Amino acid sequence: MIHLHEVVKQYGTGANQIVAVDGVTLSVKEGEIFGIIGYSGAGKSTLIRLLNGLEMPTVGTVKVGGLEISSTKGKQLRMARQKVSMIFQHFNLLWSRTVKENIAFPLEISGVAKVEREKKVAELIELVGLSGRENAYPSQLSGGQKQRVGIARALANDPEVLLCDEATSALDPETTDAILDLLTGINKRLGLTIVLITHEMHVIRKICHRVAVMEAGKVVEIGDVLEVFQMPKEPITKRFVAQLTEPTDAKEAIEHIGEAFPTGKLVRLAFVGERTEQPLLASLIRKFNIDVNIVQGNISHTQAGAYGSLILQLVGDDKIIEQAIRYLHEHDVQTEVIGND
Ligand SMILES: Nc1ncnc2c1ncn2[C@@H]1O[C@H](COP(=O)(O)OP(=O)(O)OP(=O)(O)O)[C@@H](O)[C@H]1O
Repeated sequence: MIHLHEVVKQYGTGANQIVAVDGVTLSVKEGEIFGIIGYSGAGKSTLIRLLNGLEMPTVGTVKVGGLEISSTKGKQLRMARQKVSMIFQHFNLLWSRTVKENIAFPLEISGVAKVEREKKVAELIELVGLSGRENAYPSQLSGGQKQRVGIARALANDPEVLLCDEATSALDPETTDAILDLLTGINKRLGLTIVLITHEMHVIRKICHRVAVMEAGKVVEIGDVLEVFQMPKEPITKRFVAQLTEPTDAKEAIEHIGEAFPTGKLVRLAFVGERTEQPLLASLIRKFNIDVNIVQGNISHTQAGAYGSLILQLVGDDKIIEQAIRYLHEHDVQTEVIGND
């Protein structure tokens, strides 16, 4: 559905030159929810704006649904933008228009007749869960309701791709989850391709099928969300994954247990899917003559299944600990020794 080939976006010239996107090649499949994560200044906004022609690449090509956006201009580009719509962090609603007038706006622009327009607006209001709020003004709505209006408006012209620019960053955690559930439902129901940018790993975990990690304009890591969670390769990806799998108190717990039990090995286990439900720990203790202390653990759910992370202290004979770690490997559990001797 979307193909970027060696895309560079440069702003300014000479000493003021900034390379915001630096040689990005990636594809997004039809019907996929694709997340782009990175810290502030990584180039995410620039990249997403290249997908609807709000920015044109300095070098490289951007293709969406067979059309080369990067060489399209004028009326053809305006038509293409109807197929690639966008929602924003601060909603960008028209404050003097009601909910239904905001949603009708893109339909008016594309010349849809009044009767048809009203029918479509009513369907969209139902779809995003705003029934009863049709005549409210944006100032009378909560943040979550405003974003629902933004989503309905973005869907008005039946787009093929929905771009989400930090769409939940201004919302509280509960409202964020409700909006992410709405986007997942729309993706399933309408088969819409969704590309979102975020700096929150929670958003990636909850709704994305695949993820690209951006740093200094480059995509440094890309893959299925579950795979990236299980085996992050780049240091920046490890930091993002740790946002979810290792709460801040885990570091303290590791230090504490390290002091209390200076022997043995601290091992981080990462396991996916059915493995999260197997009593592997019980069989580890039964099978090997070692002490096992649980330092920290959690299970997260992604679109592709469950992902578990567990930090253990294994105390006992070195050779037996090595055998125990091998046993975990044989049961498809990723292990990493993170502390002690
Ligand atoms: N129109 C512009 N003119 C000049 N520089 C720009 C412009 N837009 C972005 N940049 C620069 O390009 C780099 C990437 O910015 P971009 O906004 O794409 O990153 P980001 O990952 O989306 O960060 P944020 O979340 O803070 O928006 C930054 O150094 C930024 O200052």
